[in-house]
Amino acid sequence: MMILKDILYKVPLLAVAGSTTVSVNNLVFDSRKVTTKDVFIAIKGTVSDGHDYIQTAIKQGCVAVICEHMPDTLADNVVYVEVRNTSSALAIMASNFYGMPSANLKLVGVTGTNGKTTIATLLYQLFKSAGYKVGLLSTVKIMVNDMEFKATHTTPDSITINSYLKQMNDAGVEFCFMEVSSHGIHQKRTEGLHFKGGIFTNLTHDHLDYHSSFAEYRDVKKAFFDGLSKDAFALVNVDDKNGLVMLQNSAAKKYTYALKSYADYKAQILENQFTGLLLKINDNEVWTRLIGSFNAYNVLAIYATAELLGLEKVEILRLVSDLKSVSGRFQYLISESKITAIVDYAHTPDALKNVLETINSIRTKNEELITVVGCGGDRDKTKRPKMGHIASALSTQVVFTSDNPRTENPETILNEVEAGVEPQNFKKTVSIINRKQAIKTACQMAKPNDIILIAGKGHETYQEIHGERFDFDDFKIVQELLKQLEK
Ligand SMILES: CC(=O)N[C@H]1[C@@H](OP(=O)(O)OP(=O)(O)OC[C@H]2O[C@@H](n3ccc(=O)[nH]c3=O)[C@H](O)[C@@H]2O)O[C@H](CO)[C@@H](O)[C@@H]1O[C@H](C)C(=O)N[C@@H](C)C(=O)N[C@H](CCC(=O)O)C(=O)O
Ligand SMILES: Nc1ncnc2c1ncn2[C@@H]1O[C@H](COP(=O)(O)OP(=O)(O)OP(=O)(O)O)[C@@H](O)[C@H]1O
Ligand SMILES: N[C@H](CCC[C@H](N)C(=O)O)C(=O)O
Ligand SMILES: [Mg+2]
Repeated sequence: MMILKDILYKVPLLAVAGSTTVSVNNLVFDSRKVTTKDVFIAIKGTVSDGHDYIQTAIKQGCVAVICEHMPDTLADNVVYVEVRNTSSALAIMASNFYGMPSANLKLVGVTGTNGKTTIATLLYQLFKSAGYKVGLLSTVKIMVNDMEFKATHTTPDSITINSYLKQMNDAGVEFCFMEVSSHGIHQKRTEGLHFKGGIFTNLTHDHLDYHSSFAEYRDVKKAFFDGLSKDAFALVNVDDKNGLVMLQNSAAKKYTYALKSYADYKAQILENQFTGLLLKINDNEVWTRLIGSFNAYNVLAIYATAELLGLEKVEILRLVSDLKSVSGRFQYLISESKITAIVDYAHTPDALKNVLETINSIRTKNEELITVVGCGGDRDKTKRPKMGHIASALSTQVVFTSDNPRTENPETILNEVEAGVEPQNFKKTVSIINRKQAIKTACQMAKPNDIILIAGKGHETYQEIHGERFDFDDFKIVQELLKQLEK
C-alpha cells in the first residue's frame, strides 16, 4: 500500500477532487485489470479512450482516477486527479511507485530503426563477461542478471519497465541496457527514467503507418535525446544523416561514431568474411564473430559505450572478440551438403538490403543466394513493394511468403510485395503463402555451397495468422528440412 500523494511526486497536477492522502494498491491503465483500491489511469489510445472506462474501473473497486478531463459526474469516495497528459503522468507515477529504480543503476537506452536488439543484447553479454550484474530489456527477452523473462514489446509500458528495474535493484544489478522504440517514446513509456546514456543507431524507413511522416518519426527519436540530462552521454552514428539532428537540443555529453565520417569513435573494416569481421577501432585491431558491415557499426557503438561507462580499453577489445551472435540476427548453419542457411530478423527495406549486400559481398559467383521473405500484416504497407524490389534485385532466386499476416489476408500482402518486383526480375520469383512450404521449396532449390536467407522473423517462435498464434521457428524448421532432404 502506498499513499497517492507520494506516487504523484513531481507530476504536474491541473486539478484535484478529493483527498490525495488515500492509500492505494496498484497502478492500472486497463479497466479490465482493476481490483480493489487501485489507481486507474485513463489513457487515450490508438483504438479506444481509457476515459470511456472510468465508470467500469470504479465499479471494479478503484479509489483514484487519473484523467485528462474530469468526468461530468463524480463518484463519492473516489479521488479524481486531472493532468495534461496521462501517459506522462503514468510514467512518473510508475517510477515513484517502485522507488525510482532507474536512479539506482546505470541505464543506457538504444534507439534507431535497426540494431537496437543487437547492441543492447551484446552490451548485456559484454558487461556480464566483465563480471558485473546486468539487466536487459529487449525485443527478444528481458534479463534480470541471470533470470530470464518473456518480452511482449520492444519497449514495454512504463509500469512493466519500472517493475523490472526494481527487480534489478533488488538483485544488485549495476548496468541495464534497454531498447527504446519510437512507439515507446511517443507513448511516453520511457519518461521519468534516469538514463546514464543514449545511443542512436540509424533512421530508415519503418513504422510510417504509425507516425504520420518521416519527419515525425525522426522528431520522436530526437525527443529521447532532448530528454537526456547533462550527466548522461549521447552517442550517435554520424554516418547516418540524422545522427547530428539527434544531438541538436540535447543537454547530454555528446559523442559520435562512424566508419566514414569524422567522429570521436572511428572504425575501419579490414576483413569481412562469413566467419566474422576484422576491425580497426581507434587504431586497435579487433576480430569479432559478428558478420556483415552493419555489424561493424554495432560493434563500434558497443566499444564506445563500454568505454564511456568506464571499462578499460584493453579489456573491452578482449571482450568484443568474445561476443556471440544474437539469436535470429544473422544466425546460420551449414548443412551436411554444404548449404548455408541464414535466419535474420531483417523486416525493413534497409535491413533487408544490408543483409543481402553483406551476403553478396562475401559469396562467390557460383554460390547462389535464395531468399525467403514476406511482410507482416497490420503494419506499414508502404514497405512491402520496397522489400519485394530489394529481395528480387539482390538475390539469385526469391520465394515470397507470409510473415505474420496477423488480421490481414496473406494473399493481399503477397500481391503488394510482388508489386515492387521489376519486370526483368519476374522470372526469379515465386510466391508460396505457407511459410514452411516456402522454406522447403528454397531448400529443394539449393545446391551444395548455395546460401538460403530466411528473412523477417528472426528469433520469433510463432506465426500469427488470422489473429491466432501458431508455433513457428524459422531456424528449427530450416534445420529439420535440410536434414530430411539430405537423408
Ligand atoms: C499501437 C500501439 O502501440 N498500441 C499500444 C497501446 O495500445 P492502444 O493505444 O492501442 O490502446 P487502446 O486499445 O486504444 O486503449 C486505450 C486505453 O484504454 C484502455 N482500455 C481499453 C479497453 C477497455 O475495456 N478498458 C480500458 O481501460 C487500454 O488499456 C488503454 O490504456 O498501448 C498498449 C499499452 O501500453 C500497448 O500494449 C499497445 O501495444 C500493442 C499491443 C502493439 O502491438 N504495439 C506495437 C506496435 C509496439 O508498441 N511496438 C514497438 C516496437 C516497434 C519496433 O520498433 O519494431 C514496441 O516497443 O514493442
Ligand atoms: N546497425 C545496423 N544497421 C542496419 N541494419 C542492421 C543493423 N544492425 C542490425 N541490422 C539488421 O536489422 C535486423 C534487426 O536488427 P535488430 O534486431 O538488432 O534491430 P532492432 O532495432 O532491435 O529492431 P526492432 O525495431 O524490430 O526491435 C537484423 O537482423 C539485421 O538484418
Ligand atoms: N517490432 C516489429 C517487428 C516486426 C517483425 C515482423 N516479423 C512482422 O511481424 O512484421 C513490429 O511489430 O512492427
Ligand atoms: Mg529490437
